[in-house]
Amino acid sequence: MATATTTDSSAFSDIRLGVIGGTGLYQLEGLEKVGEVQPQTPWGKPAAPIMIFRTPNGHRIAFLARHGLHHDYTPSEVPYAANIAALKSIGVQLIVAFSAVGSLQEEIKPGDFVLPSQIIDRTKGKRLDTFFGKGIVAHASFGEPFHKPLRELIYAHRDRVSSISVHTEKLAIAMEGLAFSTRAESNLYRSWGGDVINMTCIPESKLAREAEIAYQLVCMATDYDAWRESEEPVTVAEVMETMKTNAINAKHLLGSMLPALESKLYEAEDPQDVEFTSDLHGSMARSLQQPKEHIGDEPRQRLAHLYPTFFSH
Ligand SMILES: CSC[C@H]1O[C@H](OP(=O)(O)O)[C@H](O)[C@@H]1O
Ligand SMILES: Nc1ncnc2[nH]cnc12
Repeated sequence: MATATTTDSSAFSDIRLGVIGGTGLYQLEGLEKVGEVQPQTPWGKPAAPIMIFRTPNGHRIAFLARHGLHHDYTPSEVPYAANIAALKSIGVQLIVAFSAVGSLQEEIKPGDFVLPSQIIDRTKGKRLDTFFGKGIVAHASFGEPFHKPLRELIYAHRDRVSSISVHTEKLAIAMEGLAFSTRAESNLYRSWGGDVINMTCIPESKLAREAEIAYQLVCMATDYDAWRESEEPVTVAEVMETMKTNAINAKHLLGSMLPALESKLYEAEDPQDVEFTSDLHGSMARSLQQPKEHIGDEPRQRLAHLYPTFFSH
């Protein structure tokens, strides 16, 4: 059962845009909060109540703190599947996900923002990274792990944070943690062409793809990880210090692109008619490996939570 609080009865209708905040970004400031909800999903409850905000244009958008409001979950423990399923269940079609990352390249300075286009997965199989299995098999297309039109839209609004550089089309390494990388690992990732490193973009991006949600990670560089011989390896104190200004820039970037995102997402009366995310609509039905008639009741009910019409025709 969902736990919901609201001061506005229409707070939960027509929410299409979702924002995920990571380390150092636990709320959205400057917008009017109209309610919150923490829906139960077949994968449990999300890490925190999803906060619903009304934009100046009158649309409702959702915000979720990935690790919980007080950073309660480690990157390995974050309930990623519940987070994504809960956002999907309230109507979210597109997610802008913020993440604090280490820089693996000299030209990406702490404070810079990075829009990756690719990921190398160095997580260690500890995390649930699919909604499928247990009687239902589907292989999502993940060659392009992020949503290119969304990435281009975000990049087009980089002028609002002109005091920093915004880098695009970069390679993110997703590591397991909890400890940061050794110098040798950091150098290995550099030799692979890695540009930034974090601990959360797998499985979050993969689950968003399975949920047919357009997803782009906005990385905020906080440190130079461990590869630079001239510097001490990264510490949490360094990350949190840089995040103070990064959080302000995140707010500016989001504020500047919000009207463009709203016009892409909210102009169509029927959410199913949103052109910007139409490449994803129905993509998992096409990724199904089995004939539908061989799928049992439990997986049907579980997946109906994500795709309400999947089994109805
Ligand atoms: C405290 S630094 C390591 C931590 O920061 C990043 O979190 P998030 O991606 O949620 O912003 C990184 O992925 C690690 O979880
Ligand atoms: N150096 C680093 N490694 C992994 N995740 C990070 N998040 C911020 N800095 C990081």
